[in-house]
Amino acid sequence: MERNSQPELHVFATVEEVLHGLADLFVELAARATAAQGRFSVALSGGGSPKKLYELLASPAYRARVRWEQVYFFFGDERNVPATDSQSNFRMATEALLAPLHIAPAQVFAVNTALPPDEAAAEYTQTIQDFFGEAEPRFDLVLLGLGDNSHTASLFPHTAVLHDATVGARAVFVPELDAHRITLTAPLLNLAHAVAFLVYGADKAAAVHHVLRDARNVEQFPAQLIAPRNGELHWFLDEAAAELASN
Ligand SMILES: O=C1O[C@H](COP(=O)(O)O)[C@@H](O)[C@H](O)[C@H]1O
Repeated sequence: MERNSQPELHVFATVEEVLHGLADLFVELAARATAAQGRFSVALSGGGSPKKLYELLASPAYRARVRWEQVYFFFGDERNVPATDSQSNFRMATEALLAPLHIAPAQVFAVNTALPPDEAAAEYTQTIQDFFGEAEPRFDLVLLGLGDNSHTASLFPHTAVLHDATVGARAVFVPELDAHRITLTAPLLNLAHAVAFLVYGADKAAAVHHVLRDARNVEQFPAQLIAPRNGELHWFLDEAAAELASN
């Protein structure tokens, strides 16, 4: 049963508890999707925070609880670097999750960063369309993080992609990084059956407050764009990150 996009806040005292809470949701959603349709599609987040989640999912405590051969992995965003680069979201996910679980290459859909960013984004849009075929491209789960500037995926403040109505992937130049990224657009992310943010640490408290409590201002707080049209919206937070969210 799907719920609407009213955010459901899951606040835990410790980061360990946050990770277990989200890993348990992953298990539940994977079981639901594989039972209903024989596969589970997930868009992974990047950066630093999700590494611990991926390591937990690959640990003995969780690896037997998911039918990994029925899980298909995509990336919510990617840095415009080679797949071997230490900044690559694909590399991080491979090292923490995909390689330890021996996920077959056919189950992993990475952004081809060997291409120029616009071409990589166009190709990734096509890859996603091909995976879903005639159906709407609705991921079963989108995992997201939150930057301390309120960006999510690579939807950065004051970038044109924030107003992109396309359902697909887009190349974006991020002035504050002086770099290109490839990101799924908000309309595509919002088609998901479930979206879950993973945010922890006191350095994220102000951003969490802005996104959840401030008046809508997506130019400044892009994560406010995330509101699944017909799906669940979860925020997994530790107390430090959630500290200002009740105000
Ligand atoms: O650059 C990125 O940042 C956000 C947040 O990352 P974190 O390390 O601060 O948790 C992440 O969600 C995104 O996927 C990533 O590419």
